[in-house]
Amino acid sequence: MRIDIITIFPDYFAPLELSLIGKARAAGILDIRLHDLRSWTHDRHNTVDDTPYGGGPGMVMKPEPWGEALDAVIGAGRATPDQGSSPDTPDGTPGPGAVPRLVVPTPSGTPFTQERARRLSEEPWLVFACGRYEGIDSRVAADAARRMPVEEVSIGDYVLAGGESATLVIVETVSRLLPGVLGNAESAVQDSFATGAMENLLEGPVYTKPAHWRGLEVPPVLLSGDHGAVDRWRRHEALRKTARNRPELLRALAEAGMAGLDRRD
Ligand SMILES: Nc1cc(-c2ccc3ccn(Cc4ccccc4)c3c2)n[nH]1
Repeated sequence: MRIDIITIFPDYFAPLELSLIGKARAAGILDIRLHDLRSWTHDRHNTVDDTPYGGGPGMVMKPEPWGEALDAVIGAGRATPDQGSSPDTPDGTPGPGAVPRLVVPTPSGTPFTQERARRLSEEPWLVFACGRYEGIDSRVAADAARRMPVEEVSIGDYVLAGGESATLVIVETVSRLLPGVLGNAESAVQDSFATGAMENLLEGPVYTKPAHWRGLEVPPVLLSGDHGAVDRWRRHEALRKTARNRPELLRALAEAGMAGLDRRD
């Protein structure tokens, strides 16, 4: 997967050099490219913002730098002499003439969920537009939508100072679903909200050695070697956790018959 990130704070993405994502980049599983939006400004002050039409507080990001940046990045997705030819698609990276999905984090976007992460993880090429100030001139997304799919995404009902943190969250959530990013031991299948053994319930408690620590014991069932009993215990704990922390989720799962509440074991 290729990921392009356009931002006025490229250094914000230093964490993408680390850990699993850093390793995946080194292994060629992820091709993450950072672009400073100010590279597409032409005035002495590299201006990217201006006052909002209609008045109101704060500033809005100007459309021109974004338009030029997206033209340059998307156009560069195709085979061009100075960029080298884009690899073909057999390994899931964009081929010549490929068109990315543009992801625009915003408080007014549609909710980002694990299911949406799974869907995005199947895309060969994502471009993230990280806004700042009070947001990006709305014509930027409208113009981009003429030539590529555009998704406005909210990672939660709270207001960040810009799109960078949201982009880090989305990139991390999507990247860990890519084959080869997580080792076998950390399979993403058992995640909360992932379909699979926990049936979209929250994760229950987890334990590791030592069995006794500061007078606190590991639940004996986990040391029993009885895998059926362990599975039953884990499902019960997942149901308890979901009922306590996300009762609305449990009701929805029960109505959808997905919480396995009707199971007899
Ligand atoms: N889920 C989520 C996303 C964001 C987000 C994303 C991009 C931007 C760009 C500027 N801001 C600040 C801001 C925007 C609109 C109104 C007031 C402030 C952003 C916030 N906050 N919360």
